[in-house]
Amino acid sequence: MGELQIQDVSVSFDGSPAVDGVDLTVSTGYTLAVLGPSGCGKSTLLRVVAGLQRPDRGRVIFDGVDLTQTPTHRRGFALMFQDGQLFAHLDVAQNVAYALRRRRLPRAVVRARVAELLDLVGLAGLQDRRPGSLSGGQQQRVALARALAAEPRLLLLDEPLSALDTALREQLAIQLRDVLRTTGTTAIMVTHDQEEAFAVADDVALLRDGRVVQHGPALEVWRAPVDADAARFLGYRTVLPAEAGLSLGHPGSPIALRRNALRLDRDGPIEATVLSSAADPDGVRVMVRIEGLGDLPAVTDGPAPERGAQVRLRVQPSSVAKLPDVGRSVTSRTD
Ligand SMILES: Nc1ncnc2c1ncn2[C@@H]1O[C@H](COP(=O)(O)OP(=O)(O)OP(=O)(O)O)[C@@H](O)[C@H]1O
Repeated sequence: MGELQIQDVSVSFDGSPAVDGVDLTVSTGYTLAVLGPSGCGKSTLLRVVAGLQRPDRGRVIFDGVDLTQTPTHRRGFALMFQDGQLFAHLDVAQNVAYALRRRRLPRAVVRARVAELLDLVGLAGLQDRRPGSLSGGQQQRVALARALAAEPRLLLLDEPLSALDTALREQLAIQLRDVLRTTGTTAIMVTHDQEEAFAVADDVALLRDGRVVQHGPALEVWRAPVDADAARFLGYRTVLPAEAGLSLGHPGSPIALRRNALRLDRDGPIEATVLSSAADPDGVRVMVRIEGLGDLPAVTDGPAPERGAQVRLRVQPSSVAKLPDVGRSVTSRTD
C-alpha cells in the first residue's frame, strides 16, 4: 500500500489537450473519485495512471517511486472497467483465481482465498457458474473480486457501475465502498455520476476540460461547489444570483438549491404562489412563483396543493450551498 501522486500530468490528442496539468494525490487506503462530464479527460487520466497512455508531461508516483516509464504489468495496479471483462470460458472461481494461479500458490490456498473473496462481494456459493449465466450486478462483483485477488497496491475503476440499473447501482456502490474500506485498498474511480462518486469515495476531484476545478473531501466538495457549473454537475437544480441570496438567508452570495431546498411549511417565512404540482413516489413536487425570485421547485409531504394557492415555504439549510461571488453575474436557471 502507498500513496499515489499525479504530478502536472498533461496529454494532448492531435494538438488538443485531453488532460491539462493535473495534480492529484490519493492517500493510502483512500478512494478518490474523479468526477466530470463525458469527454472531460477522466479515462485518459486513468489510463496514464495505469500506464496505458504515456503523458506528454508530468509524472505518476506511487509510494515515492516514479512509475511514469514503468510498464503497466510492473506497476502492481489492478483495473476494473465498465463491462467487467470476465473470461467467458472460465467459471466464477477460475475467473477470481486467475491472478492467484499465476503466482503458483497451492490449490488449497487458492480455493480458500477465492471463497473468502466471493464471500466479501456477496457471491458465496456461485463458484461453479459461468459469467454468461450471471446478472450484470453479479458479473460486476466477480470482476471486483478478481481485481482484489491480485492484492493490488492501487485499484483503478473506470465507471465500474454505470452499466447497471439505478437500484442495483446504488446497492453495489455501497457494497463497493465497504469492500474497499474492509480491505484498506487505495483506489481511484472515474465516473460521470455524482451519486456514485459520493456513495463510494472519500475524496472527489471535479474535472472540466482536462483540468481539476475542485478537489477535497467528498462532503466538502458537495456542500461548497466552486461555481455555478460545478453546482449543477453536483446535482443542484437551481442557481440564483447574489440578489436572491438575501431573501433566502444568504445575503451577498449566489446560491445553489437542491430540488428539496424549499419545503412547504405553513409557518415558513417565504410567500409563494403554486404554479403546478405533481406527486411522485418520494413526495409531491411543486412549482412555485416567489415574488422577486422567479419560478422555483419546492417539495411537500402533504397533499398536492391547488394551482394558484398561496403557500408559505421554509428553506432547508442542508440543501442550499453558498457559491463564491466571483463578481460576474450568475443567471437564474431552473431545470
Ligand atoms: N486515443 C484517442 N485519440 C484521440 N482523441 C482521444 C483519444 N482518447 C480520448 N480522446 C479525446 O480526449 C478527450 C477526453 O477523452 P476521455 O475518454 O478521457 O474523456 P472521458 O471524460 O473519460 O469521457 P467519457 O466519460 O465519455 O468516457 C475527448 O475529447 C476524446 O475525444
